Amino acid sequence: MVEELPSVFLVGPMGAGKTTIGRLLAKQLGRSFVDSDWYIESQTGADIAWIFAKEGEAGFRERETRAIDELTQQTQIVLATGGGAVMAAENRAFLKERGIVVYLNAPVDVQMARTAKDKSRPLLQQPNPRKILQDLYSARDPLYRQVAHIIMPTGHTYPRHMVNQLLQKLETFCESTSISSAHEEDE
Ligand SMILES: Nc1ncnc2c1ncn2[C@@H]1O[C@H](COP(=O)(O)OP(=O)(O)O)[C@@H](O)[C@H]1O
Ligand SMILES: O=C(O)C1=C[C@@H](OP(=O)(O)O)[C@@H](O)[C@H](O)C1
Ligand SMILES: [Mg+2]
Repeated sequence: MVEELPSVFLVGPMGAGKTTIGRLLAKQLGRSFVDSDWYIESQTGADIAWIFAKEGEAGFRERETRAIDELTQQTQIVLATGGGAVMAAENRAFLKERGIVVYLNAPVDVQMARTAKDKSRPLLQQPNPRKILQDLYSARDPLYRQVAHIIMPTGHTYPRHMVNQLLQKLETFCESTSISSAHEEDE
């Protein structure tokens, strides 16, 4: 049913729901789901917090670029990237040229609420995570837009509804670019 739909790559800020939506979308499409953070952790044998602590953000970004290069070469997957993956021009090129890039966009208040209790994001383990999220959003929003083929607000929509909306957007996008749509053979 989805043979000709290219890989789908999710980008966007921490808490936008890339990991959550990506997993559900992959299930709906009957595809493999890969999260670049999980992949980096499995390749390293350590979690993201450990990598930041021992190798600094620069060490993590090197690992991330290797992961994005490798994973974007896989066909027919759904990939959730980490929020900072778009910062490197190299990564943006890998994403934009090798699949359909979806920007999951969420307001900072929503990002805050969704990330507050989770200690696994080293960049937010600071006295003022809201300010960090705001600054990152200002710096990265233009980059997410630059790399995206599709933009989706995720603020107040349940994950399952999000996935249905996204499937429709993917179908429309594929039609407009003459790629076979996700549901074509079902109809
Ligand atoms: N559309 C949504 N509505 C409500 N909660 C969500 C939604 N998307 C994600 N979440 C929740 O927000 C948190 C962060 O989601 P996650 O998928 O890890 O985001 P990301 O990978 O973009 O950082 C998780 O607890 C998840 O259950
Ligand atoms: O925004 C960022 O720079 C980061 C986002 C995280 O992924 P999520 O966006 O999935 O939380 C993870 O890659 C790391 O903590 C750095
Ligand atoms: Mg994630």
